Amino acid sequence: MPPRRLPPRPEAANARGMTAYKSGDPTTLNRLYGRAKGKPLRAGQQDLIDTLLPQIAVPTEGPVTAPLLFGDAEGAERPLHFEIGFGGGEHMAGRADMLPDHGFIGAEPFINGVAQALVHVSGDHGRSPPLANVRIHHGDALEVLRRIPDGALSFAYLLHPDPWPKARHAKRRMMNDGPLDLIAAKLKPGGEFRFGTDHPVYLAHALMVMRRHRHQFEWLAQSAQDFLVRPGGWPETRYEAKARAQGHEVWYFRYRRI
Ligand SMILES: C[S@@+](CC[C@H](N)C(=O)[O-])C[C@H]1O[C@@H](n2cnc3c(N)ncnc32)[C@H](O)[C@@H]1O
Repeated sequence: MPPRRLPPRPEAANARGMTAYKSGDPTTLNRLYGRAKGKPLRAGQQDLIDTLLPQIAVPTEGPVTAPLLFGDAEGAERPLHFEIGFGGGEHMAGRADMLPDHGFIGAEPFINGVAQALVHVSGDHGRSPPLANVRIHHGDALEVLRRIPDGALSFAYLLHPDPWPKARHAKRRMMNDGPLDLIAAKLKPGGEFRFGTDHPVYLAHALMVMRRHRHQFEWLAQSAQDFLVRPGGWPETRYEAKARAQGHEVWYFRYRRI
């Protein structure tokens, strides 16, 4: 019997087409990639997951608005911030501490990161007051982002997203057309999207993607210093610190929603 020929996988067909581009992005994938858990949680962290997380978790369904999350009166104008993949939550907690009248929503599927963020939210073991303006989703950021009303966000953050450096994994990168269209829809005009990376492959990819979204985002850089030096009001993340310790360059991008 002759060997059965299988139709080429779209990936293989693209590889033959001499381009790294493949259609699809995280909004089209029906699963999350990356680690969901790491080392066993310490007792104190598990305690925060059991007691604090249920109090500040984003509801699992329905619209995600400032009145529903923070109990604000309808019409109150609390600026909302959304962080995709907050890791250990250093940036989210730092920003929330700087801006106590603003509301912060962070999403992270890695339970150990959620536990670390809860330590910051609870006041870092009594070193500072607890943060009342943070809400957390343990899971996919895009699932929550879709439930935020259009034009409701003042800031969106994507800091050191998983690089997925191989071209065949490019569709797993958060910096892609689907997530960007979603971020653009949720930001109000004049709202800000901040992106940071230390990964050269991701940098080139991100610049290419952002060029396709010039109708939605204006790059706020005036000079090289603006993307080479961490801007004020941008707390360092764990990945950023790790990257710098390894001698990597880090690039910072601020885009204004048009
Ligand atoms: C390289 S880490 C960076 C973490 C943090 N932003 C920092 O700079 O330290 C990327 C993070 O994105 C998270 N992530 C991946 N896919 C995600 C998704 N769909 N929604 C939310 N977070 C996601 C991962 O779990 C991981 O913690």
